Amino acid sequence: MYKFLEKINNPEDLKNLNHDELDYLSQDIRDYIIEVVSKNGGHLASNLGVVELTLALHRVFNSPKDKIIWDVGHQSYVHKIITDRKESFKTLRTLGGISGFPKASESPHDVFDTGHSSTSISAALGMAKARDLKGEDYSIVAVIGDGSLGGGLALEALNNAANLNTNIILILNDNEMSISKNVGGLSTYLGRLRTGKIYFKFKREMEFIFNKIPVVGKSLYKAAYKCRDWFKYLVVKGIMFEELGFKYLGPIDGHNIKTMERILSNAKSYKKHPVLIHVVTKKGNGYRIAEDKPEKYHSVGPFLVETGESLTKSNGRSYSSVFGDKIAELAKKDEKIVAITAAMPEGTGLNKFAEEFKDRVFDVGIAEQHAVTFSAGLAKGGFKPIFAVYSTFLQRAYDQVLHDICLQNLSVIFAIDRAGLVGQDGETHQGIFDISYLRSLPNITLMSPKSGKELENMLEYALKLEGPVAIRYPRGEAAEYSFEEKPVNYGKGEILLNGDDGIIIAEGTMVKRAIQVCEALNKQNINMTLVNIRFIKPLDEHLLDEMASKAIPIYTLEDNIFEGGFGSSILEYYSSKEKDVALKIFAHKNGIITHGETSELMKLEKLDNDSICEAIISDIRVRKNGER
Ligand SMILES: Cc1ncc(C[n+]2csc(CCOP(=O)(O)OP(=O)(O)O)c2C)c(N)n1
Ligand SMILES: CC(=O)[C@@H](O)[C@H](O)COP(=O)(O)O
Ligand SMILES: [Mg+2]
Repeated sequence: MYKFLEKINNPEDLKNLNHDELDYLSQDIRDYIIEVVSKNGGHLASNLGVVELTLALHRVFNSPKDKIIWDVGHQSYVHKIITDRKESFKTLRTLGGISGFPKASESPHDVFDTGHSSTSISAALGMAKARDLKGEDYSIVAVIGDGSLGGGLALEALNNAANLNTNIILILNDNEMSISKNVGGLSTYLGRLRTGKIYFKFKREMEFIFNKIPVVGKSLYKAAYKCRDWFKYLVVKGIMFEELGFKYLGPIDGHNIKTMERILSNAKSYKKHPVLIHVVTKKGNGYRIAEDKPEKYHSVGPFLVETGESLTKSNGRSYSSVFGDKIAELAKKDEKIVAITAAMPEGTGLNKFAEEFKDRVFDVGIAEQHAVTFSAGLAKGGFKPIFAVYSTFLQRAYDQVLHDICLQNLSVIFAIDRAGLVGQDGETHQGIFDISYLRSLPNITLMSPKSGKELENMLEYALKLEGPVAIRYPRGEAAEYSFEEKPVNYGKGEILLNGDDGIIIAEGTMVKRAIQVCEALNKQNINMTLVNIRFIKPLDEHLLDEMASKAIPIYTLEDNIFEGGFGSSILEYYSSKEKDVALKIFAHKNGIITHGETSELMKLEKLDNDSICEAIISDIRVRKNGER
């Protein structure tokens, strides 16, 4: 079916094809990616945009001797397909299958693991210096998108590159998009380079100056104009990068393999300083539906190829949309509410707020550190900032949360989406650390809702509190319950079930699971008390004392890492009060959790209903038989 792709197993095979054949191969690769992603889900638009670029790179460079580093790595599918993983690509993002991101454990062609943005230039520079120090000779290429180039880490690396006296080849893949439209001054600058506006402004100014010179002015201008390519390429284009010590080449058409091969080969000749090649591509290229809506097809679940229609069945609203709708509603009543996103307006559900309150939402680009301190500034200025951010990306801004917000007790709300397991994105994206990294910070209040309704109540409540507040909630559909939801009270949990055989204390998303576990245990004549903790910090000490006084085993359930997590905080509390409790923590034991369906991963982690039930039954039986 894929006539040209059939001939390709590794990058060497590419070198036997002529440029017409490469065009057919590009089409095959696009069709194959669309086929697999439409079944498994994944990052579609970015990969369709880099087909020709990836082929050109692998024809000019000799991977794995030459190293290719993919920033974020969500666009590495073409690279995977042509580097020994054509067949296994069908298992993309499934449990035991290949990852959606580069993984050194998968192939020697994946030289640096990525997932979070803006790391590639630093990694490339470090690897280049290591190469130089060892006296080795090969090329190091980093491929970074225009969105990721604006990330602080990338800018720090660009700044450092000039001093290192080494060569890397930086491919700037400019498609004018982050997940949404790219934002910021750098993006505007790239736009001017793409359209030649800087050159034309320069040309107009030269014309004006020369025309002022009497007699010879016109002829001088004509002579200068004849040298326009010289002006264009050496003086004006990419001047910012040139001033930073890079040799700038481009902009070039990132869908023209021949042109790219020429420029890439040229770039190889620079040995002592870094080269930046500005490549212009189209996100979603070749699949009209993704070209028209690249933000929608950036990261997709299974879909129908003919129409692009999503095949994911959803019965209710996601936590992200509950959040987005609620803050849009609250913002109508309170003009001090402002929202911040670090390049994730769609994913976090902020679009609705953005449509209604254009001036009160700030997309700062992929800049989580800046987003946090920017929020601090807004709070200082009397506003009520809500920073909507994925759990995994807030890791970037740990010091800013502490130094700029918590120490100053500023009233900033962190709406922490994708807390807990996220599934198919795998180890770089699981949001399993936030309880551990946040609960130790001074002044912060940390909440975790059991349902969409409780998230709404918590948001409303958080706006009335002084000081930093974080609310963590998971990816996917918001839980709903038939029973009435009680109002939120500061530092107070709630008892949902009463039983005498044991106590489950659960946080957030684990409450629903705990209810199911209690129902299953009930069928075995084991009656549990169930507490929804609501506040991870401060803990409901009164309730915890009451639970300890029952002198029955306590089980804590959380979608977070064991170390320093929620269960750990309860242990700390009981230990500080010298209470002798029998406590077992159900949490992720493993900090590296692979990709797959969340339900499969929960099983692996022994946090699925059956595993929890079994563990509780055997624990209670052992204790009842006096074998404690
Ligand atoms: C630190 C961090 N923040 C946010 C993200 C989410 N994210 C993944 S890809 C992406 C957009 C990247 O844009 P660009 O680099 O231009 O690549 P493109 O998708 O356009 O190919 C974002 C915001 C991330 N991976 N890492
Ligand atoms: C690569 C990346 O970091 C994002 O594209 C992320 O995969 C999006 O995740 P969601 O699909 O959960 O919004
Ligand atoms: Mg981009």
